[in-house]
Amino acid sequence: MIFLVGFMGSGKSTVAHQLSKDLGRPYIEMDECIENQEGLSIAEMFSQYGESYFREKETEFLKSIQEDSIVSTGGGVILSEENREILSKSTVVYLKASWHTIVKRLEEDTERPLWKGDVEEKKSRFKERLPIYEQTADHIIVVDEKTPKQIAQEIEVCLKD
Ligand SMILES: Nc1ncnc2c1ncn2[C@@H]1O[C@H](COP(=O)(O)OP(=O)(O)OP(=O)(O)O)[C@@H](O)[C@H]1O
Ligand SMILES: O=C(O)C1=C[C@@H](O)[C@@H](O)[C@H](O)C1
Ligand SMILES: [Mg+2]
Repeated sequence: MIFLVGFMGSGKSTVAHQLSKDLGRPYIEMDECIENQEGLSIAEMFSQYGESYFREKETEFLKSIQEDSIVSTGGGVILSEENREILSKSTVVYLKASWHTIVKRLEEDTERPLWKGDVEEKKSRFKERLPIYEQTADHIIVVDEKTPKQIAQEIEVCLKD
C-alpha cells in the first residue's frame, strides 16, 4: 500500500491518479469511498453528525482496506494516533505544499468543511499539521511549481530505494 498524505489541496487525488496510471496499480480515493458508503457528502457528515463522526468513519475505512493500492487519503487522516499506527505499516508519502500553493489552489473552493471562514484559523491548522505530516511520512516530496507527472516520477524514484 502507498498512502499519499498532505494538506487539503496538496494534490493527493491528482497525483494518485497519475501514479496509478504510471505504475498500473489501482488507486483509492478515501474521501469519496466514505461518502459513497455513508450516502452523504463530507460536508453533510460534518453538519449533521459532527467532525468526530467523520473521523470514526475514516478510521473504519482505513482498517477495511484490503487491496494493495495507492491511497489518496483525507487531509486529516494523520490526526489520530490509531490512524498513524495503521499508516506506519505501509509506505507513506507526504506531498508537501507551501501555504502559498494551497491558497492559490483552493481559492475557489466552497466544498471542504475545514476550508471555510477565517484565514488565520486555516493557516494555523496548516501550521499545526506540518510536523505531523513530516513525522508520519517515509518520504517527503515538495510539490510547489511541479507538474503532477514530475511529482509522480519523484515518488517512483523514492519507491525504488
Ligand atoms: N502539481 C499540480 N500543479 C498544479 N495544480 C495542481 C497540482 N496538483 C493538484 N493541482 C490542483 O489543485 C487542486 C487540488 O488538488 P487535489 O484535489 O488533487 O488535492 P487533494 O490533496 O486531493 O485535496 P483534498 O485533501 O481536499 O482532497 C485541484 O484543482 C488540482 O487540479
Ligand atoms: O484536512 C481535513 O481535515 C479534511 C480534508 C478532506 O480531504 C476531507 O477528508 C475532510 O474535508 C477533512
Ligand atoms: Mg483529494
